Amino acid sequence: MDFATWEPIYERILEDFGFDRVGDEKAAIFLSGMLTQENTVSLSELKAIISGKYVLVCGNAPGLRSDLSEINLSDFTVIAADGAAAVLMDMDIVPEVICTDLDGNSEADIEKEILACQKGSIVLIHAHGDNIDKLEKYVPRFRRFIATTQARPFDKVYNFGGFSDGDRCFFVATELGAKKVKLAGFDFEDKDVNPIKKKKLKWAKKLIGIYDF
Ligand SMILES: Nc1ncnc2c1ncn2[C@@H]1O[C@H](COP(=O)(O)OP(=O)(O)OP(=O)(O)O)[C@@H](O)[C@H]1O
Ligand SMILES: Nc1nc2c(c(=O)[nH]1)N=C(CO)CN2
Ligand SMILES: [Mg+2]
Repeated sequence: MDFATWEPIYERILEDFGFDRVGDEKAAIFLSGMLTQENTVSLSELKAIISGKYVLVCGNAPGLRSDLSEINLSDFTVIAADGAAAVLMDMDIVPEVICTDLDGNSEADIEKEILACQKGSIVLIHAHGDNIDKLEKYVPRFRRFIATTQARPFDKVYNFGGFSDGDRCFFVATELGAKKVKLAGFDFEDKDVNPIKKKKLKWAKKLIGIYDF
């Protein structure tokens, strides 16, 4: 989604959560400053594993494992949303791509993302106004990554559209030309989540619904 289309949606999301755009912009600049020639994954490398492929986007709903048991993973490029990467790693599955803002459910989850990166996952690290501390602490431990923002993209900081980790995975797949996108581990109506997560899931449902899949 180009930024002109995304921007009014982004403004509505900021308003709904009471988040601050300036904070997001500062975080994006901070993350951009951590990119080097050695640690930057190119867009063409990411595109090569998504374009024209069947893509499975994994969210971290409680049903993820059960959904995966019914899917032949070798048919898909697997993209994991933050905490879902840890679930996959625990099943000895290294996702091809991970979208994370590094605020997964525990430090152990982040360690599993770092391990996945060492084993070849392309990690899209997302900067926003509430994760600068996490960026500072963990980004140096990722061998290679792609930087993303929800604000205006610049230089090598990309915005494919989407807000929370799960819907950003979906937008990455769609924007980079996946042949078809399937979801696993998504329960938008989950009652066992806190109010903020509930709101994020409401937006995720709406954002993913923009595309007909
Ligand atoms: N019922 C659900 N509970 C949690 N996550 C879900 C659910 N259904 C779908 N998801 C998707 O899984 C993604 C990863 O969830 P997880 O809770 O592991 O990470 P998170 O880092 O806390 O998420 P976020 O930072 O996006 O709020 C979410 O961004 C969401 O889009
Ligand atoms: N400013 C801000 N932006 C976000 C946040 C957050 O907590 N604050 N959480 C996200 C992932 O769910 C996505 N974007
Ligand atoms: Mg997260």
